[in-house]
Amino acid sequence: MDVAIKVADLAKRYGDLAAVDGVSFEVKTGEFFGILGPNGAGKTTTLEIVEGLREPDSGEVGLLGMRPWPRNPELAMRIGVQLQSSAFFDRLTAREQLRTFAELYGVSSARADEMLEVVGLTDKARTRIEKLSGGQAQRLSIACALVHDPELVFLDEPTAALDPQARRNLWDLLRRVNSDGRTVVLTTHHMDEAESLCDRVAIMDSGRVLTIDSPAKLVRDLHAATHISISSGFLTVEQAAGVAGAEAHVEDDGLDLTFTTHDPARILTALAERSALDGLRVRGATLEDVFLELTGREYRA
Ligand SMILES: Nc1ncnc2c1ncn2[C@@H]1O[C@H](COP(=O)(O)OP(=O)(O)OP(=O)(O)O)[C@@H](O)[C@H]1O
Repeated sequence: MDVAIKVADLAKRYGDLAAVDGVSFEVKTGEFFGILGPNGAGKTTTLEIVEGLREPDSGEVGLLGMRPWPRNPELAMRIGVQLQSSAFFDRLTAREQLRTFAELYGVSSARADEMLEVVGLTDKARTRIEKLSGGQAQRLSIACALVHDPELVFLDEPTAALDPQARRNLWDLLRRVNSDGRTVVLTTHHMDEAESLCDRVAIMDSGRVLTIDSPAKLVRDLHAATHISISSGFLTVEQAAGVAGAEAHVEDDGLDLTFTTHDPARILTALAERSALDGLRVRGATLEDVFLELTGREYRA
């Protein structure tokens, strides 16, 4: 597979602060790649350097085989950068906004209207920007980033400040953007977003990349225990301990009886044999557990 982005040993300081501190990664063509980390981790600074909006102090960036800095007009036609909705032009409707972007790229207004349809905003075509909901404004900014049909698109916290339903809708849109064959690079501080969307994620903290892999592989490599809960009252703790055997840990908080185990299949089979599956919940490790393992501290977005 081709490499769309190659970043080697990138560094950027703001005074005493190493905002980006030796970051390296590669993004493959067609990949959905996430840069994940808490506030201040250095995600936006990294992304802006890769996009060619910011000059690094040191390190190398190859973007579609070219250098993004100093500004490279050839790249501008091939990449899409999602701007914050605050970067919209004042007092224009959604359609005018998108047609203006289209014109800047030398793209037809028919294509702009088609993009409005793709992001589900045709019925808001005549609505002024300031009247759009947060989710609608985010979708419009994605349409603006895609209007010239770039092969690679950058999204910085695309679902920030959206309610859960609007986030899910946007996820569906982003999956389509990627399955159309585009490379997508997104930053997020939402673990679930990275887990749900990304083929691979780079987990960043304090300007550094801690690890890079697919979310599933990162979680699997933890070899973390699985938590199996059933409603309290169906088994006593003694009976549960009998089911669990020596390997698992049992706890009853009056609401749930929870087994912590590395052998979930055996516990689930034993519970099924005793018809003790009421209120069953099974929780495996998540990327939050990966972060905890890597940094020794709880993840706080
Ligand atoms: N222009 C700037 N001048 C000084 N410090 C900056 C500047 N831009 C960012 N920083 C600092 O660099 C660090 C990394 O910021 P950055 O925005 O890249 O992080 P982030 O992971 O994107 O965080 P967030 O999710 O909050 O945007 C932060 O401590 C931030 O305060």
